[in-house]
Amino acid sequence: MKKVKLNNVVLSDGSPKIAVPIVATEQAAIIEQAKTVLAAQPDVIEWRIDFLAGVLDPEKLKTAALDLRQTLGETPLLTTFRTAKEGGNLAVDDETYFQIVRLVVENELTTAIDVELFHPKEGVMRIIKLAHDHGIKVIMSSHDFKQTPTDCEIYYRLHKMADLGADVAKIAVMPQNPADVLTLLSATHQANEKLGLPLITMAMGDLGKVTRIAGAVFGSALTFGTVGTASAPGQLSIADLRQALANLRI
Ligand SMILES: O=C1C[C@@](O)(C(=O)O)C[C@@H](O)[C@@H]1O
Repeated sequence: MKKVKLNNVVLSDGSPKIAVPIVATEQAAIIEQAKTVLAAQPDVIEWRIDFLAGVLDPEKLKTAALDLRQTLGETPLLTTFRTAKEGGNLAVDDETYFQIVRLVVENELTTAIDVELFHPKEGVMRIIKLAHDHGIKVIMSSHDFKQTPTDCEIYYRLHKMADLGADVAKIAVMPQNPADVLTLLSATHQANEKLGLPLITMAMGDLGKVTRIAGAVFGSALTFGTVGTASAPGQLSIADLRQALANLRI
């Protein structure tokens, strides 16, 4: 299993890591939220830039990013632009999506960058190379907010991310019944046995909460928890997550 380091945080070292999202819309509020989140000592902080008002203005994005990085110090930053069709806040075309992600990468504004799998392959490959040239880790992602794909399809997507050169492969699905939760966990287990890179997987909503707590048993290296506002349905507070992980001794 490849170990992936985000600053001093090692993914897949046997203990699950916790990431907390920042979803504020203005720079001042983002910094405030960052300070509150930092006090809870998560392993990773995710900045959901699709929530930033004026994110399409490069100067606005750069200024906020520099301010946030300074606030975070050594805490690893995962920067994510989640498009509307994957459950995010803003609908943009592929070109705009790549422009935003490129800006973050070229200016080295982050420790890791989220790259959605479902964009044109050429562009995805170019971004991955660019990120690696700048020493930035790539967490590739796929989100299904309506349903849970088959275990073959989940495995296929994770495999494709690995093939494209992702450092970490991530998938979030929406379960409709308990069998869907098992499907996500089973595909995670298979991928963890075979793919050799850290995985982040979860089923969303109330039904999926068990995967946010026990995902590590099946091979998920990181779980998303909240300090304040959630960025996806079913996220637990960081305090509840810590307690649950401690009870499971994972
Ligand atoms: O990819 C993910 C996972 C997530 O969707 C979740 O379900 O916890 C939350 C998002 O903020 C993050 O980018």
